[in-house]
Amino acid sequence: MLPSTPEWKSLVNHYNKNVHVQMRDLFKHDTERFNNFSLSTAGIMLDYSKNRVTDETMHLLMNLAESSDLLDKRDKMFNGAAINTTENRPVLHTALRNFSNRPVYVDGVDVMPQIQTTLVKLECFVNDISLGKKVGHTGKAFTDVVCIGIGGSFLGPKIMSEALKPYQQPQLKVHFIANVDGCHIYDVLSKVNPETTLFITSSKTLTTQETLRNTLTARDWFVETTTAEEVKYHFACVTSNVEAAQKLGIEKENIFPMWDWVGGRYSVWSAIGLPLALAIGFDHYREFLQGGFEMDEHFSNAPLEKNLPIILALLGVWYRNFYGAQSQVLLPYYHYLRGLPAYIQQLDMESNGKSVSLDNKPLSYDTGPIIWGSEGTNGQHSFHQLIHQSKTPIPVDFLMPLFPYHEVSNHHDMLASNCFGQSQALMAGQSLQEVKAAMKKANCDESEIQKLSTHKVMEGNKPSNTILFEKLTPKVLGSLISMYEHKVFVQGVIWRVNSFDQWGVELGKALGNKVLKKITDPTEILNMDGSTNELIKLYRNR
Ligand SMILES: O=P(O)(O)OC[C@H]1O[C@H](O)[C@H](O)[C@@H](O)[C@@H]1O
Repeated sequence: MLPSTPEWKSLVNHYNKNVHVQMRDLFKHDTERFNNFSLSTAGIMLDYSKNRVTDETMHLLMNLAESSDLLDKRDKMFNGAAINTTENRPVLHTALRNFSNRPVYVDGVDVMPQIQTTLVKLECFVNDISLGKKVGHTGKAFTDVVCIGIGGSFLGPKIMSEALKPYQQPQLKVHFIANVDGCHIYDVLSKVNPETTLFITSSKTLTTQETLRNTLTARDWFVETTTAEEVKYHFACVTSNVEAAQKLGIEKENIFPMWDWVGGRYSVWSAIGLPLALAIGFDHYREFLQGGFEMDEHFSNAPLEKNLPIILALLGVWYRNFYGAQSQVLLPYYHYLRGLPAYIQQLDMESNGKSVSLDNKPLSYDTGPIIWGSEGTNGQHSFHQLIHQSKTPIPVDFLMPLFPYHEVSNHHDMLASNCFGQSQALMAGQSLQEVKAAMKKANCDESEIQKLSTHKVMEGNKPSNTILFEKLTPKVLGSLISMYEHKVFVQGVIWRVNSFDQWGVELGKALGNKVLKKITDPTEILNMDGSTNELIKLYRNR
């Protein structure tokens, strides 16, 4: 098991010896610390100097990575080996953004030609809609796109479109419906006109309850004012289950394929990205893919100690397994990137929230952390209190563009100063002595100093990464997402879990379906647990 490996034990010893080391002192003794613990690649700069690490820590963490056969496993992923062992599938989201001209084989067949054919089909579809060549049944250009899908078939297109708002095409409004909660579809449908609306159902499996229900409701709503004949002009589908899409009455030319070797949470790079391509235009969508590819090349070729995703992953393991950090907070200091924590939540928590190893053994150590967060500076006025002063260690990723797209003066300087100020406060803290001195300087009287000084102490020594980029272009966003994907991959390798399945979501779905039967059919016997039976009764009698 992992904890009994010499590499892990060395890290335990190192942790015990250095647990009291203060980052403040590390900075004091090494004026080059920023240069030594930062790197730039693919348009992204990572400053990881505000972490509780020394050269030795990084060296020991790299040893851990090497001893996990990381490099071999990385190459296996890129080369199409069936590394998703529980589903016996390769994991090839990287092939979807492979601009290298290198073939990628699955069972002896190069998958690149089918990827390229689908990209061309997507490009034509997107351009035809943008240029008003593909129109609704009355000949009017589409003004709205309603995208129906959930999980990976929703978060990627929605959050990436939001993040790239400055690139959005003004003539087309893209809306998203994920939840089966009728409020969601009601809200969206009340804003659009069936004559000029295109519906896209996105579902890898096309068996997802919420997506099927929403698609049928949208279709009924559409047919109310048109006829079933008109559906073919207004409905498209992205799926690996082409047959089921045809059964839904969707025209073959409006069906975009994907493959079972693309995981849902990695699928924004596939035709699932269609809503994003419609929102920002195909050329920008291609730049997004290129950004992903640039990070892939870095991840594949850079040495361990200069490898951005590997460094991020190892820092995460360091805090998760040695400091007992239960969560990781993401703080984008950029309003348009506010959805990032929700996106990384699915990516990270669905990938590494596991407790069984690849060789089917229960794990004795923690794996994926809880991912949470929201945009800065908003969090500073609510939950940052706990990050600064509670006993719980919460490593932070700060993210910020150096330049905004707007020209509103003064705002970006203030945003940046808050971002840097927060990481500084977390790192340096404020000792009792410093608090007292500051209070004296501010002419506080002795009793006030006695009463308040301990409350104002900031322990400091709280770790953070700062991730900066010039502007959040489609390319940089692609690199950023690819960076987090590889971070999660590396951690999964170290923790020896399958990062590409998600068996844990199945039981809830199955039970939800059983409950639905009992809720809708009063003759069904209530033979579940006491609580669920009573809840169903209450619902039936409402
Ligand atoms: O794309 P679909 O097949 O509709 O799946 C949508 C989502 O549902 C599942 O429950 C999985 O947990 C997700 O990984 C997936 O992205």
